[in-house]
Amino acid sequence: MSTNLDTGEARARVLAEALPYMQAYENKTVVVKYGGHAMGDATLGQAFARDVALLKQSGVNPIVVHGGGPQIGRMLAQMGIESRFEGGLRVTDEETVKIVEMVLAGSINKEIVALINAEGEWAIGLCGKDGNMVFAEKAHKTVVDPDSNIERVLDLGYVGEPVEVDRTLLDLLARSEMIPVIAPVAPGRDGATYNINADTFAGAIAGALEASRLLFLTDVPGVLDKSGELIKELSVAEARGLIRDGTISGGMIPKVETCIEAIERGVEGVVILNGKTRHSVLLELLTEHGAGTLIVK
Ligand SMILES: Nc1ncnc2c1ncn2[C@@H]1O[C@H](COP(=O)(O)OP(=O)(O)O)[C@@H](O)[C@H]1O
Ligand SMILES: CC(=O)N[C@@H](CCC(=O)OP(=O)(O)O)C(=O)O
Repeated sequence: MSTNLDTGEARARVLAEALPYMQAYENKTVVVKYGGHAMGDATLGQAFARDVALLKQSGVNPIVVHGGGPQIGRMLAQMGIESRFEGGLRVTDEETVKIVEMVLAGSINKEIVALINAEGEWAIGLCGKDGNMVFAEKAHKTVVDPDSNIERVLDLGYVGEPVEVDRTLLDLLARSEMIPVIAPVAPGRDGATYNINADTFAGAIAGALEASRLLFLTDVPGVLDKSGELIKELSVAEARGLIRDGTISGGMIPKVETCIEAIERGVEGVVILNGKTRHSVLLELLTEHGAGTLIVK
């Protein structure tokens, strides 16, 4: 399938080729996690919005969950605050969580909404607070010191784990013209606001909805093997093996672990793919060979 979807004629041709695949996803929920690294430039953002709009127009129920780690980092730097991460999560104090909410639920969320609306659709920007959608609890993470082998409890401040997802609002929106665009910020029952890793948040939403597909848009083509080649399909057991033998490392570990959890909660398949490839969402869903790594039970 050509990736040129930017003229009416090309789009009509591509859509005709993609019809059988589209029918397979009709009325199905597809959660797309749009990572901060995948956001790139204006044309990439527009291509992403066009893909999401085309899914909705084809009868699919797309839900966007976005990140924005690099953008939060830039805003904090402008304010003279240094970003600090432990175990891949941003240490988030009271001042930082306000900035995280401002950047994620404010500027990035509304930019994505505007991009999708510019494609003729109706996007609605939300976070976990809206419609009591997600409640979080303070994350309790530990790390093992490699030198002493002693386990240390991390205090990450206002970093949360989603513990309750109420699908009422999302079910309502699925029956409407609206496309939900959700920022990974949620309240706690303790009244605090929590910053949640966007992969974790997307996994929780997809799990609660038992989505057909959960797509993670990142900055690599998918899960790569030891020689750097793309692995097209992995079972949960094979993915665990690649983490154990060190093939999967760094930020890919929590991502693949989130994929495994989502599958265990009832998501049919999870795909890790390159958000920097134009129209990667449509290429994944609407072509025979897909675009990234599909992880299935
Ligand atoms: N086997 C692997 N295949 C692909 N990427 C890997 C692998 N092992 C580690 N990585 C790293 O994981 C990164 C993706 O994770 P991360 O940076 O957390 O993504 P994002 O910020 O988009 O959520 C890649 O850029 C790559 O450096
Ligand atoms: C707790 C935690 O680390 N939260 C993340 C939320 C944004 C995110 O996950 O964005 P990406 O998907 O672009 O990385 C953060 O503050 O950066």
